Amino acid sequence: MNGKLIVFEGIYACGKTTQIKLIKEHLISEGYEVVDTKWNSSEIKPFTDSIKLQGFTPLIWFSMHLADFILRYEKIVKPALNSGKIVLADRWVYTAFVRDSIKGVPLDYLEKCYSFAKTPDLTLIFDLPEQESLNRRRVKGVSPASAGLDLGLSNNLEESYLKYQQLMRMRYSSYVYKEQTLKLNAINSIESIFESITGRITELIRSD
Ligand SMILES: Nc1ncnc2c1ncn2[C@@H]1O[C@H](COP(=O)(O)OP(=O)(O)O)[C@@H](O)[C@H]1O
Ligand SMILES: Cc1cn([C@H]2C[C@H](O)[C@@H](COP(=O)(O)OP(=O)(O)O)O2)c(=O)[nH]c1=O
Repeated sequence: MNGKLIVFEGIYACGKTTQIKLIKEHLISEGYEVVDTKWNSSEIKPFTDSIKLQGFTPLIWFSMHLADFILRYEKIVKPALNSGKIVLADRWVYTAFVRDSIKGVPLDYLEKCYSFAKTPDLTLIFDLPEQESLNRRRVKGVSPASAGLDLGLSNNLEESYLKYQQLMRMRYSSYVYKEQTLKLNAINSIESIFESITGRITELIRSD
């Protein structure tokens, strides 16, 4: 695989989608071939959505997301990397590590199950205070899943959301990543985050 895999990670509404769009446009304008892929977006998503509220256990959610990941890995990520393209991934294995481990699936088991996945060339970790995540998320609406309501942290949707984001944020920052990482303060402006990311990606591409 001679392409580059760049991963975007962080809690809800930390700005991944916004930056991926900008970075993709920028890289294409520079003449690179770019492919993007998003967590839980394969052809099984309509099925996952249809059973969302039927009380599935954490292990079942873990399996659905793993199946989604494998489908996108085989059909999108591997072919793109094999033909030398840059892949921008909106979430990678760390989303499963963070979310599913909070829900009780052991981290070493998660690491084994996802061990087939390529180690990214660069992982960008968007760090955002949970209150700001909630403020931004209110526009779209806080869903029971985004609030981690099944964890029983609070009966109040917004309070549960804040506690769940805080738990995820801590796991993102304490995880020991094998690859190069760039931690971004996601409270900064869209423009300044974009500049930091493009600077680092340029270094990565030119280092070859
Ligand atoms: N740096 C930023 N400052 C303020 N608002 C932002 C910033 N980045 C993104 N947003 C806004 O926050 C919301 C969530 O951003 P989005 O890129 O969809 O996050 P994610 O994909 O991580 O969930 C959107 O309304 C977006 O316009
Ligand atoms: C309802 C539920 C969803 N999920 C998963 C399904 C989705 O992949 C993910 C996010 O759900 P979703 O509500 O679709 O989030 P968003 O509003 O950000 O699109 O959570 C669980 O892991 N456990 C649950 O109990």
